[in-house]
Amino acid sequence: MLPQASPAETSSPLAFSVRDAVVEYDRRPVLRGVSLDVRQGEVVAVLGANGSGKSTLLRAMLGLVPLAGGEVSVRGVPLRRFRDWGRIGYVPQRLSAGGGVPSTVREVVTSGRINRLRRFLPPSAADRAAVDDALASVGLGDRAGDSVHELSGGQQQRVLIARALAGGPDVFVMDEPMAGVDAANQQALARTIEGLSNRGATVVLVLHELGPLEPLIRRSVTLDHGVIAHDGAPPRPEGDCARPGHDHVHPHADADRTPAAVPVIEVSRRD
Ligand SMILES: Nc1ncnc2c1ncn2[C@@H]1O[C@H](COP(=O)(O)OP(=O)(O)OP(=O)(O)O)[C@@H](O)[C@H]1O
Repeated sequence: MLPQASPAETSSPLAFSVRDAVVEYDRRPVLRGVSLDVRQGEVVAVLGANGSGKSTLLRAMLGLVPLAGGEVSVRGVPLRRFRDWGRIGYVPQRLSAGGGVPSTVREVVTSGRINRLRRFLPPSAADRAAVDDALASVGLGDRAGDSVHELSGGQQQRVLIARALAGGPDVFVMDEPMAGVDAANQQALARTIEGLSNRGATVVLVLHELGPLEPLIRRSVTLDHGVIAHDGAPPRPEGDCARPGHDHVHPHADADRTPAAVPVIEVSRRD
């Protein structure tokens, strides 16, 4: 049975409000009038075919691409006036920070605390602890000193997730966080995201399939050529996954959701 939205979720304040958003690239509309409310504490999967506009929607929600029409508010504040970016953790699709400049895994993850670091001072013990926790939660505790450019694509993806975790935000916007990540680390990431959700975080994430996050996802939004084709309960598993007694590689809803091995990442509640 699909999990039902709790009453708290339906009445909690808005994390994002998107109204009739239009985004164009070279005058070609890519988002064509998208409206979407995401409440604090919700976990929302954004689904859709390649090129349907999923990344563009996330980027529009964060003001990373200009709107040709419509408006976006973050936590009730119009995007142009929103300043509280320390509360938002963004995981882009690919590592671009650093470019050709050699950066260690620890440096990239520490940059996620940019809003908390004391200016001109080295990271505090609390900063280092947050970075260590974030690295441990993505299984990269032993790679802290390595150059990010030596890592595989999936490992770089986990660095980006750790960077978002390290800042201790309470809203996460993740663009295909599972892409290129192997099955074991997908499971670990799913438990981390579940832990964030259990502590009240809002999570909006692009997925190609629900995979190990399936038990957590109550709502999915499917884009089709830049419009919302579905907003509601996620698609039910089909094919092999629908078979009774099928050989799942992901945890069921009734599985233990808080394995001791998953470090606790603090989600600040500042309401
Ligand atoms: N910076 C850009 N300049 C021009 N066109 C772009 C740009 N970014 C995206 N597009 C185009 O906009 C459309 C939507 O792209 P977007 O990346 O949002 O889709 P997506 O659903 O996230 O796709 P995917 O699943 O492949 O990541 C695509 O046709 C893409 O080629």
